[in-house]
Amino acid sequence: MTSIKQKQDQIKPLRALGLMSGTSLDGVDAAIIETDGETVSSHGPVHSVPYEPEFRARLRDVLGKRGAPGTLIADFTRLQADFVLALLKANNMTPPDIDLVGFHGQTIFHDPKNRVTVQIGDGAMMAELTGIDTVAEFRHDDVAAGGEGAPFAPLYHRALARDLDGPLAVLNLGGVGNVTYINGDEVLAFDTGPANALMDDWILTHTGQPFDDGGRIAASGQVNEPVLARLLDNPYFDLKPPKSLDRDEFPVAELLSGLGLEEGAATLLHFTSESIRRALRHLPGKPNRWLLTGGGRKNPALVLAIETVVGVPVEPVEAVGWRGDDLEAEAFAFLAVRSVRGLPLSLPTTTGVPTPMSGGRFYPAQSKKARIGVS
Ligand SMILES: Nc1ncnc2c1ncn2[C@@H]1O[C@H](COP(=O)(O)OP(=O)(O)OP(=O)(O)O)[C@@H](O)[C@H]1O
Ligand SMILES: CC(=O)N[C@H]1[C@@H]2OC[C@@H](O2)[C@@H](O)[C@@H]1O[C@H](C)C(=O)O
Repeated sequence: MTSIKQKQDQIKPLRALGLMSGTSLDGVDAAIIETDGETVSSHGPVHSVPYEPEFRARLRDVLGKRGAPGTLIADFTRLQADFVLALLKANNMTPPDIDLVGFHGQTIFHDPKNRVTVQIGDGAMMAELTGIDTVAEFRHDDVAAGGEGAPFAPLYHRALARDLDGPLAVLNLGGVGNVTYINGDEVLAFDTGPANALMDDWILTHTGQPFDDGGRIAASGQVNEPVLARLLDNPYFDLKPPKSLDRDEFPVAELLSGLGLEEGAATLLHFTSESIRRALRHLPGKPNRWLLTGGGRKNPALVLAIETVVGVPVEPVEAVGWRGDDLEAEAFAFLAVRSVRGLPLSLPTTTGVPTPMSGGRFYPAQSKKARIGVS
């Protein structure tokens, strides 16, 4: 039987620090929140650091592979652990001030059909280097049970949207795009298609810059309609959700070859917005509000194209007081707390997992057994 003491413990908020390194490979984001895994009682410090180009290139080298060299996993984990310690120091905090780290790691390979998803990062090493209990491998159990293993932020979106009128859509424009439809307790989510990753790759190859700042290059180009039509001729868009994508699931190189810088950028930008048009038919209702999160919300050309597609004004999540640069890091702090509390991280309507499913692997801080090289 559960004692009153245990019940009180169960509802006591924990202070958790989430770490996210997303598919755009732009860098790492950290956020501290206090939560009981159901609601968020406070939003604490946040910080982001971009990866050095050399480090980003090392990550890029292992994209699409099922594993990574132990040295890279150790360097990646150390970099994020140092980042945690620096964030704490900058805010006059020490490791005992944090109950839990939610360490997402870096997705390098995602193939849920074959029940494989690989996020590099060593949870035990994180716990040891920071001295903080750590939850990692969030997506593993979901995929093993036949779920898509993504998206995982939707339950966090629903928790934040508790007091907002629905139906509403939260659209994350990261490397890949994903939408969460929320109407009261109802939540449906899936990856929509590409968001920034293909555009980023195009801009990097042609200009050496990491992304199209403000969407200016795309805005100065003309869409190549025949190429756009071929890009959109992809069975993914007709698939019923739940569904998820690997970063580089759309083979675009051949179709784009021969296009100029601006024309290619404009065509890819509209590939993203048109993929959202194709997502609309999979939503259970018409959202009366679209909230944009992720780096793509800072691209006015993309925002305009999306607004045209969805037919209602779109707003950045900041319009409702959320932190768009930190939402995913916050989500993995929230999910870490849900994990230790045994609450579901995913649902049949978010990842297609057969029943609501908890997950994540817990690494206690006392563990001195670093598992360098094991993802
Ligand atoms: N000022 C800007 N102008 C245009 N694009 C921008 C701007 N700022 C950020 N971006 C885009 O946002 C991307 C980063 O987005 P974000 O940090 O949400 O990605 P992520 O978290 O890595 O992705 P995912 O959600 O797929 O895991 C950049 O790579 C860039 O394409
Ligand atoms: C396998 C994986 O890492 N997927 C990411 C990726 O980036 C965006 C989209 O594809 C989403 O499905 C997911 O990330 C967010 C944080 C999520 O799980 O909600």
